[in-house]
Amino acid sequence: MQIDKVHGSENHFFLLDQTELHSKLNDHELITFTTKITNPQTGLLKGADGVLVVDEATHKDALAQMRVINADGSEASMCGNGLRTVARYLSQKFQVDQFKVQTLNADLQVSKATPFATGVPAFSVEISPVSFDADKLPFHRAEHRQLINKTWPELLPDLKFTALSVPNPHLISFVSAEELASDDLGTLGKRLNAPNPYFPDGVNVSFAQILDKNQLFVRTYERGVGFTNACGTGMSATSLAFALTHPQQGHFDQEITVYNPGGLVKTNVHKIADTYTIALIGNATVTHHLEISESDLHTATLDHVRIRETEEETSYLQFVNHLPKINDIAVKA
Ligand SMILES: N[C@H](CCC[C@H](N)C(=O)O)C(=O)O
Repeated sequence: MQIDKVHGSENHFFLLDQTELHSKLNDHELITFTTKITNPQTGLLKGADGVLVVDEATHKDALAQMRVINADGSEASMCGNGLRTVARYLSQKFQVDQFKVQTLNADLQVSKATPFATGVPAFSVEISPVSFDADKLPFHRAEHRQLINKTWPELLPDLKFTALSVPNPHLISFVSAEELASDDLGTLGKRLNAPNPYFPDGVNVSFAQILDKNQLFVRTYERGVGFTNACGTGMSATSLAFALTHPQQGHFDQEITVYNPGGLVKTNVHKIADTYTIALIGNATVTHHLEISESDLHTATLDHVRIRETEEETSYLQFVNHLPKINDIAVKA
């Protein structure tokens, strides 16, 4: 049985297509396998940020289903960087370039995009549904049903925050380069993903620096993982917050370039009546193919895995090395 190591903007995952198995892993086995293989000490290839699980779709208009298991074993409703890699996997498996993938809360449109560079295939994925409603995130703040560009002194007194779900939960602040590089993001991310009175289910926290018209740098502390090189839903949610709270600089229906420690993605935010949708376009890179027996999958035994590296990381790094140097935020290995 083959599983792949993949990434979107160096947000790394193992991709497991359960439809290829004689017997699927049950949820307990999936969580055990994920927490072991993604851990830099117990796992493979320096670990990863989670496992993407492909299953048969139960909705007729979807080609397949994607589930997202974070490195800590928690399940998320969506993963933007991961969905691009699953879209590529399914596109190659079924020889189709445009289709829908069923996720926990929605069947999302995906399509093959123009490669970002030679050897850097790219896909476009729909990020929705979007909600600003406190109940949907959820977040608790006495006087607020929605939080759009408001101070929240109990979190960080000098910043303004926007909270939205896409549909996983995101808390976003537009900050200076100094603030972006400070310890504040990690401290706040840890605090809101431990038991706290504000975000009972935890939250992905992003700090964004506005570089120019339709240009951002976004750094994210992810729920269930910690710092990652990029968070696709985080960059998408931040792009929408950008257009809403800084309309002179972030524009609807125009391509926004979002740099991150692992590279860059493009986003396009749309408002139709009172509904928002976001397109996330970025690389879908396969760095390794791993051969593991089905029984070893079920028991999370990693001692007999055969690993083959592809040429794609070399191509991706050549692409990233040509990007403008924006700051010294290090890429997480
Ligand atoms: N940690 C996220 C799931 C992964 C999202 C991220 N990797 C992305 O690319 O969107 C959560 O628990 O909501």
